[in-house]
Amino acid sequence: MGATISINGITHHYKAGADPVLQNIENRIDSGECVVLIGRSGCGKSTLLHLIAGLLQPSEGCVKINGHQVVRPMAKWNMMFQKPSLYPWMNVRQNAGLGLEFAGRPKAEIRGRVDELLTLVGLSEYSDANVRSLSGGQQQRVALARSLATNPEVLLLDEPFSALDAFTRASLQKEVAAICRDFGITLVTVTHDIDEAILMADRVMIMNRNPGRIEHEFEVALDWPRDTAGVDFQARRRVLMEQFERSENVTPMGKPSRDRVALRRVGG
Ligand SMILES: Nc1ncnc2c1ncn2[C@@H]1O[C@H](COP(=O)(O)OP(=O)(O)OP(=O)(O)O)[C@@H](O)[C@H]1O
Repeated sequence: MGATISINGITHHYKAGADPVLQNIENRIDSGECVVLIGRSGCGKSTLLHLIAGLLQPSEGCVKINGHQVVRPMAKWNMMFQKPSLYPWMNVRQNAGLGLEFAGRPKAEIRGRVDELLTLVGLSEYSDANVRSLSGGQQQRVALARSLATNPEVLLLDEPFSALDAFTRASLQKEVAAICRDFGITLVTVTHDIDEAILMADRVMIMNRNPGRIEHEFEVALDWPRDTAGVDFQARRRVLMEQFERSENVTPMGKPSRDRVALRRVGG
């Protein structure tokens, strides 16, 4: 089951008196929705993700998940980073079961759940391997299994695939989005990759900087699975690129605009 995220009037300064990194962000992400954040470097995407994860507290406003104010990180809302941060002295199974171990779950339960998840992420043959012997993509799959083990309601991904080769990246983008849809997990992903945004998102938020804000958003409205070479996919890609480029020339404003109608028209 997923969870609803409400972002209520968030403004954030890293230093008192400095210009805000994020200003007056207001949004709602529905349970089970997949949202992708894109925007130029430094517009505050990671900061917003850290605020949702409870790794940072906003200077003003608050984030609520299922109506509960986020004041610290929780296993129910799990964050994955570009580097999978695995423990090199542990094998795949031990790394994947770490969250359950911390939660004090019984050994037999951990073993069963980890076996299930390693199969889901395609690593069942590697359960006894040391994580140092795995490729970058396989290590990211271990991190994914570890994140899923605690049945998260929300998965927050900060450019998790950017260090991977194109082939591995493409399969993980599809698989993670499909897993989240199957389990109804709410997914928020930060990326610089326009194709990744259209491949994974129900809704894309385009952020702008100085101060960081959501400038524009649109619903992708494409069926699953998505084909990057398809005509509709390419049409949406063009619209997103245009919006992205246009957002650079926009002066700060209040409410983001939505582009569902325009996309529908382009897609026929
Ligand atoms: N810990 C910090 N202390 C002070 N300033 C910070 C800190 N972290 C980020 N910033 C500043 O906040 C702004 C937004 O940074 P953030 O990393 O959220 O942007 P981003 O959109 O994720 O960037 P990128 O796409 O390059 O990863 C930047 O100007 C950055 O320098």
